[in-house]
Amino acid sequence: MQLATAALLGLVLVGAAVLHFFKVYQRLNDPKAPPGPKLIPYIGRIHDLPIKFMWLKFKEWADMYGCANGFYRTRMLDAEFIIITDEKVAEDLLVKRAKYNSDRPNIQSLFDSKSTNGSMEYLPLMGRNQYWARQRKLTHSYITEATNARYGGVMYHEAKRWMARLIEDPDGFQFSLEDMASKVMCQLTWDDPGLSEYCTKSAWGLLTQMSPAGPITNVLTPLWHLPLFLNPWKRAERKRHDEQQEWWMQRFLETRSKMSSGEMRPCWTRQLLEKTALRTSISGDYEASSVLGMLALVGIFTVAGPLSYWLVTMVHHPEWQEKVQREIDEQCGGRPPTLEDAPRLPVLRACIKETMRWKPNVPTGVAHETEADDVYKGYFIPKGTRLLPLDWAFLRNPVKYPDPDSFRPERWLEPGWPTFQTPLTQFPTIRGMTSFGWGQRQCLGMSLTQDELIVACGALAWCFTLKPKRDPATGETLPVPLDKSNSLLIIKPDPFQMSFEPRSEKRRAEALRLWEESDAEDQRSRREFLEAARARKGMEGEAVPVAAVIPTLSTLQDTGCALGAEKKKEEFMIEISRVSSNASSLS
Ligand code: HEM
Repeated sequence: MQLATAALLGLVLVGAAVLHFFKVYQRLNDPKAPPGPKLIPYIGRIHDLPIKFMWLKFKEWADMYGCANGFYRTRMLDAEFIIITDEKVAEDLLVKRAKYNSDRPNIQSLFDSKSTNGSMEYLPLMGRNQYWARQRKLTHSYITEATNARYGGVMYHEAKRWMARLIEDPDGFQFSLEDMASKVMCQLTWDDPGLSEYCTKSAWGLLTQMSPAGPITNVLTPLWHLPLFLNPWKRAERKRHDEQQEWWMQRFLETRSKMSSGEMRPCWTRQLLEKTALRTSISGDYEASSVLGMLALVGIFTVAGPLSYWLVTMVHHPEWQEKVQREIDEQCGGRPPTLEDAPRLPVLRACIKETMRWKPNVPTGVAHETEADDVYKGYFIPKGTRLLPLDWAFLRNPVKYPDPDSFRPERWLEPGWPTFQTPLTQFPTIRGMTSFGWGQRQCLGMSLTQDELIVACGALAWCFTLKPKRDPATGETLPVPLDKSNSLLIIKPDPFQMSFEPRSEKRRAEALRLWEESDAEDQRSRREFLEAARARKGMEGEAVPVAAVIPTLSTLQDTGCALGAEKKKEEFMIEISRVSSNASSLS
């Protein structure tokens, strides 16, 4: 080929590419599309959306493009986003049009995150499918029953343990705080607070894996498709996933085994095996162990987040800390608050709610995905669009929340503020806050969160004055930063130091005594339960009937999980034989 011909061909190709780029640019930035930052072909806005503090950039765009409509559009690679910045729009799209706006987007770095192929593992991430429907129903009923039963006293017990740990090891507060939240969930799920450390680690693994700020494959999604030998992300995820599932299954089988000898106290897993198994549509042990394992996990960092921010807030606002302490001293007769006291503690509830507004721990919100084309306010929203209710924008709305960047609990307590509501025995409540999401996917843990925060924040205020810490070497006050956190989907403040000063020697001694008493009572009740079970067995040779949740054939055919349908099927076959032999040995 002559040089001139080659040059001409090159020029034509470059020209065609430029033309194509220009056409795509025009199509993407169609003036009839919802407003938003200009989109670049193939990458959208991935180049200037930071992974760290993503919600701040989303808010910046909200102020530029979202004011008129309460939403704007953007794009990351091939994923189309509507960022919702106004509560009314969230109500329209996510509640009134929930029927086709309640699916979830795929999370690339998890195998079958939506359970489209039947993995049935992560309820909050599932698409709007049969597994989601039945697991949501079951989870809702278990949490509601536990709430009505005041969690069997678990929260009081764990709050007392936490106070004692804070007295003995105040510098380990970040660990003991998360451990407290984890112990509550492990106790409710498997009646075993000793599982908390592993459970927290496991929750952290999943949280990291599912967050945009986690593995790079969540943002540069094509990398996920590299062959396994070139793909460290997929290999790491397979290991994490398999370990987590195995651990969930072990907990489940252990519970069943203890039940067979009558040695299992009440908990959600026993409840499922004992009662619900006979009338639930949960397909088998694999699904049962997953729904329970996920339930234990989801209540750890969600609750630990606001609790951590409570510490930060109280250190920065000693005037409100004093008000909370005074209220508790006046209303609770010298003891830490219980849930029965809650109606008489509006200042405590206002400070909790304002902490969650001021420092939300899911600031980006959780995306829904549309299942049908739609037109809203004259704009076309195609099927498959991700609808992101930007909680940071809702909670910084200056009309609803005047002086939005300041911590102002009085906005919940005094007439004249737009958010003031009566009766104060009931309001403020965190139930129904935008932070818990919308419509059919709204959070199932609102009451549990509210109750745990009342008990734990109340116990803290009863026992300690929270203060900044002084550097022992220089005597200088150590900073407690307000704006340093990670950027995962559920955030928490970066490590910091602070001081937990018992309010008096008497309070300190009383807190230790309360824990000793509660611990002794817990041990006594566990011992007596075991002794009674063993005596019953010795006397009667009794075997307690335990329902086996046996996977059905249709479930097996359903389980073409991305991990490999064959592997999954093999696991189920092993499980079936194990379950069948367990069941027959009991009958
Ligand atoms: C401050 C604490 C919490 C916050 C801010 C929070 C926030 C959220 C959000 C934003 C969603 C998604 C809602 C949507 O898609 O519209 C969600 C879903 C969910 N939450 Fe929470 N949550 C918290 C605590 C809890 C707790 C303690 C539990 C359980 C013990 C829990 C269980 C769930 C479940 C099961 C879902 C999935 C619902 C579904 O997909 O249908 N959450 N939560």
